[in-house]
Amino acid sequence: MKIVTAQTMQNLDRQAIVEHKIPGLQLMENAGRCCADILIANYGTTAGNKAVVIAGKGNNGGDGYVIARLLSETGWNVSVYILAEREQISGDAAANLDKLPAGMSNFCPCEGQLSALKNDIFQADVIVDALFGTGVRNDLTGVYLEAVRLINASSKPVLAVDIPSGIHGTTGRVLGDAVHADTTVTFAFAKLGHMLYPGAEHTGKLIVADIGIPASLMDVAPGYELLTSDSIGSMLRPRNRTAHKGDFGHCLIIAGSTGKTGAAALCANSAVRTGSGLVTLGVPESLNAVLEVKTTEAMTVALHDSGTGHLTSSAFPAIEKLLAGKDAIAVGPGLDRRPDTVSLIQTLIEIITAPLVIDADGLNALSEDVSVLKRKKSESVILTPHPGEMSRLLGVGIPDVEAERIAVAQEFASDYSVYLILKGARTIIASPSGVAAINSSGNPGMASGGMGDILTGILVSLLGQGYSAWDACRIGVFIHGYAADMVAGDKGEIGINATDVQEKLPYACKRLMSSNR
Ligand SMILES: NC(=O)C1=CN([C@@H]2O[C@H](COP(=O)(O)OP(=O)(O)OC[C@H]3O[C@@H](n4cnc5c(N)ncnc54)[C@H](O)[C@@H]3O)[C@@H](O)[C@H]2O)[C@H](O)CC1
Ligand SMILES: [K+]
Repeated sequence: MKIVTAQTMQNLDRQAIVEHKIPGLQLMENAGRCCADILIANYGTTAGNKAVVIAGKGNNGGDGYVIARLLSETGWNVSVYILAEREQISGDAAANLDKLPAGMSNFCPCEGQLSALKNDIFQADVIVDALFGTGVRNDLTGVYLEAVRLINASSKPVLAVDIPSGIHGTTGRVLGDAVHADTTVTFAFAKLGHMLYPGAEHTGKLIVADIGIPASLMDVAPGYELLTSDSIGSMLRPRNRTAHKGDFGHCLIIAGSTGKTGAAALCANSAVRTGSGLVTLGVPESLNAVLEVKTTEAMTVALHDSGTGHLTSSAFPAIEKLLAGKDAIAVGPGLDRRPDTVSLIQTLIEIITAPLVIDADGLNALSEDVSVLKRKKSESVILTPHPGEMSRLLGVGIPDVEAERIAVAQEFASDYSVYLILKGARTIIASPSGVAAINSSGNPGMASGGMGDILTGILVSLLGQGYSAWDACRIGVFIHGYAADMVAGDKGEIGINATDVQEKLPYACKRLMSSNR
């Protein structure tokens, strides 16, 4: 599913009007009709249904006037409150405003003029938010803020036209305050602002309506892939009846240090649970016995650690030998941040040629010298930072990362020619070519230690099975969250752990593949 920025949508509207000679009035009529049809379907056409439409000064308000007219034509009791002066309304919006029956419209452009609206809202069956759409630019103030707070305080059902007012259509940021909608009807494409937090929390049920933008424009519109069960389910390969373990890759994981054997085990076991043919786990020799117990299907290799419990450059020769014959490598989970471990990791990143996943302390080692990535040999390198690790890689604050998640991920991925998975609510995946995808699975139950180690195991397993880095990123990120959603569906979101998710991985793959049969 493609999602677009607010700007792209405004460009599409303009192209439809200018290049394809579709009147803007027609697009607005179609948009308004889609919303009215949904309201009538939800609330019926029985006369007496009361709708309060709150309209802004632009075309989002214009949609609101179309909705008001169509509802009143089916017997609804409709009132319209316009937070602007009449002379501020122009174009298609004005044309639709002038079609409204006399007495339906109330102009209340200033703060303190909303008492009629306040009384009306409490009689309403539904509120239609047609205040701002893709044209909102900065924080709401004055009467707009007052109206948003009235809507949210009303606890009435709210249908947001295009975008909940106060949500930025591209960043999903709340601009001062924003409407909490039960349903949002958007047009042509879902917008990033509907998917990214906190916008996603204001959107409610999202309905994408066709308003007649030509397919030829829609097909070439720039956008981002939203990962969904349909798209991912079709990417998972069924197994041949004659399959054997050699068909599913041998991945090598370099991980673990004293006190962090769990990270190594979780990573190795989730690689097994994702379907690897063989998994080898290279760990400090003094921890090998522990890992032999924590893993069964994965093989372990004891690497020289001079009894310290963490890997240093003395383990390099053995690791170099281990690289031979491996289909994919993962470096990082629980490795430690000591300087001699950091230099080992940096050397490995420079010499590994197989597809490579760098996570956790692998990322911390890169933060010491990110130019190492410029000397990498592998053509398929996946980095999996959470916002904290990303901020250290970039040398900026976490708020700077979170403010522009997509741009940050895309820029780093293309600057260093890597695949970047920026984890968090709505994980972002960026490819070296600048393409980006947004994940739709996962839940707050994943906010606990070990979940990242599971993702690393999934990714290195998929790379080892021969999936391209781009496919491995999208499949891996989605099934990671999807498995966690399955666990949360059984157990709730409090107290679920990485082991639960790891054990659910086969079930997640099975359900995704069967839903795509
Ligand atoms: N043909 C089309 O373009 C169609 C558009 N549709 C609907 O139109 C809106 C986009 O309309 P637009 O006029 O560009 O902007 P808005 O109505 O979202 O905003 C109104 C207006 O408000 C001003 N403004 C922006 N930010 C603020 C602020 N913080 N405080 C006060 N005022 C602000 C600014 O001047 C804006 O122009 C789109 O969402 C659709 O709903 C049709 O649906 C399809 C055809
Ligand atoms: K709106």
